[in-house]
Amino acid sequence: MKEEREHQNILVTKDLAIGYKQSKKDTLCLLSDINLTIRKGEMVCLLGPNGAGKSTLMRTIAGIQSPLDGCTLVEGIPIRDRNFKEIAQLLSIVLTERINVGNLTVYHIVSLGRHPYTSWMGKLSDADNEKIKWALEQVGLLHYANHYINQLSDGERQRVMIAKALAQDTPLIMLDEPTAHLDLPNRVEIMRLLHRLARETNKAILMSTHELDLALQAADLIWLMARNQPVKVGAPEDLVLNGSIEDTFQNKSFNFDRKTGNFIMNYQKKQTIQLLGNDVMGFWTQRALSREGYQVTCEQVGDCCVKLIEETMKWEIHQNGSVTCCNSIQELIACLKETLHTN
Ligand SMILES: Nc1ncnc2c1ncn2[C@@H]1O[C@H](COP(=O)(O)OP(=O)(O)OP(=O)(O)O)[C@@H](O)[C@H]1O
Repeated sequence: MKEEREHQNILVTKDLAIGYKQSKKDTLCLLSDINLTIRKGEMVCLLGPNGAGKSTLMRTIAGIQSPLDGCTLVEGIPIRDRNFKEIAQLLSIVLTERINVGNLTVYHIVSLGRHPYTSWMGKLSDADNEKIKWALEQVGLLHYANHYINQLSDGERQRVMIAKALAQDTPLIMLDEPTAHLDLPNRVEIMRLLHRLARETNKAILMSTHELDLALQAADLIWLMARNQPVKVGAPEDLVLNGSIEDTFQNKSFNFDRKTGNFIMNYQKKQTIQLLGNDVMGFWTQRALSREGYQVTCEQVGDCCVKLIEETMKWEIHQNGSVTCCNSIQELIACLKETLHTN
């Protein structure tokens, strides 16, 4: 069983140490004894706060930066001492930078992925052209093949770069913050695309990202990095349940909500107020009240209470036998300020 699982390994880091040689005597070792694996068809998200060492780890795995110790193997082949062409047949990299090559067509850019396989003249064979079309089809951009890259949106450009990596046909695809410049729908789309590609192509996908919420939903495994601590590895849900996510991103300005996987801002509370009603309307009302500095409870406190009327989507403030009806959360907050004389 163990042998079978090892057979599935695409990426293995073996006693890897990462960091920077600053002078002959001086070395900054960010982390050592890194032993990590990614198996066929797995999508792994590398998460961690700024400065944890994510880029350094990604660069070292990809052979762009030398390890201080140890090595990385892709399909059992050590990256160290391989030439550019050999590495390009083992792993492809999609970088964060916005692509600005206006006079190249989408097809041309994706065809660059075939360079590790073509002769020095770069002539594409029929099989290369088939691979390029397949890659474009996978990312849903075949119909844009003859468009210039500057005619595309940021989300589409990112999909072009993923197609280039697919055309390169490597067992491992690495992406450095692939959703960095995208709006929410495109961020979700790219994550869904990468997850599907890992499953359907059986490739291993490793991406560094700051998108905690999306990573928690889409990744098969999370590698969680924090400065001077061993990388924590696990299914997203395990890392939430065992408190690792919370510990890594601990901050006094916000709390990690294990129930929803979201961060919730901490506001200074000045008053406690009773809120009657739950569900969606209750959730958003509680968020607004919390932002205004109210500690919300379902217990009776004082003589004031907010009651939700879900059928009509109205809010009632009950105080000392009188009722004030509000038509929106904005109105509710204004009325509460007047009623309770808070600012
Ligand atoms: N060329 C370098 N020489 C020396 N130290 C470096 C060099 N590049 C980065 N570092 C240091 O290594 C540490 C990790 O940096 P790295 O860029 O890998 O972190 P990161 O997790 O990718 O951060 P971010 O999320 O901000 O991109 C930082 O303290 C950084 O200052």
